[in-house]
Amino acid sequence: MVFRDHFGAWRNFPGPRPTHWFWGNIHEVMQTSPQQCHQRWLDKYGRVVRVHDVGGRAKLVCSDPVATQYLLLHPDAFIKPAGPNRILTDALDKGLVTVEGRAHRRQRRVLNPAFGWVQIQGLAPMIMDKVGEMRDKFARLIEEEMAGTGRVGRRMDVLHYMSETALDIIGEAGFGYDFNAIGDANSPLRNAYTSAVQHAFEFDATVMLTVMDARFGAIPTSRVRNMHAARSAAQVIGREIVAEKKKQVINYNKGLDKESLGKDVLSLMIRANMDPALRPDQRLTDDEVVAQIATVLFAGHETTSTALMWCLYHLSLHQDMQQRLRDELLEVPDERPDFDTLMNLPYLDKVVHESLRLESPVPNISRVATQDGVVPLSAPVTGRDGRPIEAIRVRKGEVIEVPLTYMNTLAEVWGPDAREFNPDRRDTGVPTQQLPGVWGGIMSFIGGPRNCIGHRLTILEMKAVLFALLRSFVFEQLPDPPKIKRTYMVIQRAVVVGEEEYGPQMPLLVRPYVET
Ligand code: HEM
Repeated sequence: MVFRDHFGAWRNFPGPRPTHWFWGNIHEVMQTSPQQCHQRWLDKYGRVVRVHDVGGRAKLVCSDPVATQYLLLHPDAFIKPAGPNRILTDALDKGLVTVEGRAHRRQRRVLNPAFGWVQIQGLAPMIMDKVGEMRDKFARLIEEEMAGTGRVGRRMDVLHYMSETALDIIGEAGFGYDFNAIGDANSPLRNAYTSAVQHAFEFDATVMLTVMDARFGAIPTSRVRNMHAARSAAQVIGREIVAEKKKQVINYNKGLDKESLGKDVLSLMIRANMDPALRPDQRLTDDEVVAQIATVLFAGHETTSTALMWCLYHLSLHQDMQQRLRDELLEVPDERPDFDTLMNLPYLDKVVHESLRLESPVPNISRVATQDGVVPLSAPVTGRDGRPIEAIRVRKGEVIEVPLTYMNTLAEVWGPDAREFNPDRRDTGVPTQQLPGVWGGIMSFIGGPRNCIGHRLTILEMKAVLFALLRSFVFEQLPDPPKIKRTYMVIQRAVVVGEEEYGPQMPLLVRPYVET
């Protein structure tokens, strides 16, 4: 298997030599980050490059907008690679993130109505309450630190606090469940779910073998057994939540209780699933409904907290922009603005967009061809032999990776300063080309029928958190700023160089804002 593709597939596409006989170029990715590797490879070799995956298999990294759009618009011809999907299915079960084909279409149809703007708007009051709790917690912690010490603020790992906030919001928004992470509560669902995901990505011999070939996932190592046990524990709690919600929906539909029905995704989804207009074969089974709980937690928790972490990081590096944003937010007379007010603040919108563009929490996605075919390119790329390659010929089983962050930072689309944080950039005539992303012309939520269903919730959540925190606090670099390194495990987060053993973190100095 190791050299199966080495001399075959796509050999005329330019690209780097493998840096390891077994890990191929993934060795480099593990030592740095996908974002850095994509920049190195694609800046040097062009829009489409051939690299070596684990086991020596060739794969393409493709930043061509037309080719990418083609992949995203043909989700049956280009599906998620079986190995990583097997690992996720083992941890989360068969929810929207992991299913393919007809099952995906069926699930998406039932879930879609719960994620529209109208439904997200209904969650705004709950989100404002949660971000208010977080603001009060920040105030308490900072006051404690400053009391009698003469300190001006507190060193805070903003990733940790954004993670608590995002968990509480996704619990309430997703299934009306209060994790109370901000209140430091212990929750059995949180423990079971966290344990399932941690075991899923624990580094043992079988995890990389499973990435290569999904069949290795069947080996019952202790990682796999622990993951299954944690998943079962999460499912037991999930079934109780679903049973309770079902009761509420039935009572609501019978007109017995119009008050208790939640505005959360799960309640709306269960209602949509009971719609008499749906044929039996279009409905989700109870197990599929339960699977959406872990799915929404997985897809909507670390992604959003990571996005907020990067946003606060960039604002800490650009105090002028942070103050400009604060000035805009302080002009709002209400501590708890409504949805429309929040969504219509122009500089807040620019900052959120710019931050999601520059620091896509999910830096890349991959797709594998289910059949032979031809993927069009916006323009030919030059092959190793100097001849133009007009289109990508794919064979069943071949993998193409889409470098989302790289596409978000293409100079020809976003201007010469595309790799810098500049919230005003869209006032300067960019983007010059449309990328196939579902939101804001960026790739962070991808596009096509498998676009991120939670993108609207994310935008609202980010705006609400920034609103609450920036009106009260200043986020600065620490006096002796630690060196930040990007780290990757599905999501791109930050670690402090020399403190890698503590895992992802983003320490900043947070001090109270005093108007001068
Ligand atoms: C900054 C925040 C977020 C980012 C960057 C993000 C990014 C993404 C990306 C890139 C995908 C496509 C993955 C692939 O197909 O390979 C995706 C899918 C998905 N996301 Fe998000 N996401 C975010 C927040 C959320 C939230 C808050 C939720 C849920 C409430 C959510 C739920 C989902 C689901 C269910 C899918 C699968 C959709 C499908 O396949 O039909 N995401 N997300």
